[in-house]
Amino acid sequence: MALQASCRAAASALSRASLFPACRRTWLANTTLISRRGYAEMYSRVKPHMNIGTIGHVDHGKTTLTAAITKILAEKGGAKFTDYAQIDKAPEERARGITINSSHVEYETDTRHYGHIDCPGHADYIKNMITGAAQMDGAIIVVSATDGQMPQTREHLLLARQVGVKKLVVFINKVDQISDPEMLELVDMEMRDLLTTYNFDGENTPIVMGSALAALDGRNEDIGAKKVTELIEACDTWLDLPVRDLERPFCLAVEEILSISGRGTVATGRVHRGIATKGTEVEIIGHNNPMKTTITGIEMFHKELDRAEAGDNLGLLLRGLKREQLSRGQLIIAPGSMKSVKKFVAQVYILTKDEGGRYTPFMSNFMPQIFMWTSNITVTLSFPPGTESPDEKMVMPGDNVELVCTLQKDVGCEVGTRFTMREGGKTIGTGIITKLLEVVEGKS
Ligand SMILES: Nc1nc2c(ncn2[C@@H]2O[C@H](COP(=O)(O)OP(=O)(O)OP(=O)(O)O)[C@@H](O)[C@H]2O)c(=O)[nH]1
Ligand SMILES: [Mg+2]
Repeated sequence: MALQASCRAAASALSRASLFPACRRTWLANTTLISRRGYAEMYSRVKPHMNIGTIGHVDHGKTTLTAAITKILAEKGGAKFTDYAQIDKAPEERARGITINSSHVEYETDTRHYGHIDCPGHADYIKNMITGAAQMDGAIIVVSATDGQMPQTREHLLLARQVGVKKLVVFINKVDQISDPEMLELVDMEMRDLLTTYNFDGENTPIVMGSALAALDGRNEDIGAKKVTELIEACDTWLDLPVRDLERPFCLAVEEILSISGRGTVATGRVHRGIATKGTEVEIIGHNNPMKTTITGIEMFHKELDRAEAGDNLGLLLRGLKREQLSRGQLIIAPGSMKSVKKFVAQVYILTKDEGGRYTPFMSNFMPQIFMWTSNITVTLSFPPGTESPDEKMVMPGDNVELVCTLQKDVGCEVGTRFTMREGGKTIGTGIITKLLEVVEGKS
């Protein structure tokens, strides 16, 4: 009996600790997503998940295309048809205190499960991209054949690049309104040039020409349904699946430091990504105090674990370190996987007063606090070189702006790391790092 019980305990511990990871988590994530939408029973297959969305200029057909995609895939049993009105009646989302109007739909192709985001307006796209309210691993840029590329086509492309979208597909929409094929060729060429300008692969990016409205209305199959199907296939083959958090290098942001007599120093915090086990060598970066050490124990809820992985809140026992050597806000990382940085360029969205932000504009040399990981650091803001009359330039609430951020002390981060900006206890902005300017070299 005792033996049986201990075997059961061991088996269940094993399934929690080591068998639980990757596949089972993805499966859980997929099923929860699906069952929320109420058609879980139909789909039991596990497919890799990817977040995408429609971006592009106002009125070019993003919402119509989103509805058309769900319609075409619904016919194949891979989606629940979500009509235009349902998508545009976007539910309100709360993301770090900022209200973002966006609508999520989901669908499955033969090989993938997609989460798809469509926002009702330009300002919401901008906020969404900067805050990462719905992270996009890839995107569909919609451009109307009647207008060609427009200011927001360019702005969304630039932002997609800044926030780390590496590949996208293009849908040239409203071709039902164009009779001159040369006109379409021109839009195609211009889009390829524009993609190249923003460091996307302009030459090889798939460009599909069609009519989202025809597909939605079920007419003109050649420019309607067929083209939407082609677009979905282009997403499946061209857009790369994101690297899952578990596969990325280990990173834990230090929250608290404890001294446990007889055992040593424990740093607690959340594992943002990756996996570490007992014996894993790690680097500690930030606060001008880089160090190398080894994990000698992992604990969660007073129980010992044999591995730490993305999503866990736990404590790491660290070899040979004293409590005073560590501080909140440092990162414990896989050696060499990130640098500590004192100065960077960021794309920042400044909240309006209705979003709880400032009432008044600010100018260069403004000094709010930056919250990144578990760090809270004073920052001096300035404009990037090349800005016209930087001493007179003002940043208004509601602006989307590129800023140079000089931190009072260095912190571990990289291009793509997100942060919030606070002043007097309220959030006034949210940003994403786009370029590192001053990296602190390790002493060790
Ligand atoms: N003729 C034609 N009209 C289209 C097509 N696709 C969309 N439209 C129309 O273009 C208008 C704008 O379409 P939406 O899908 O709302 O555009 P959007 O990009 O979502 O617009 P915002 O969310 O406001 O930025 C609507 O009146 C659509 O019916 C198409 O293929 N052909
Ligand atoms: Mg829309």
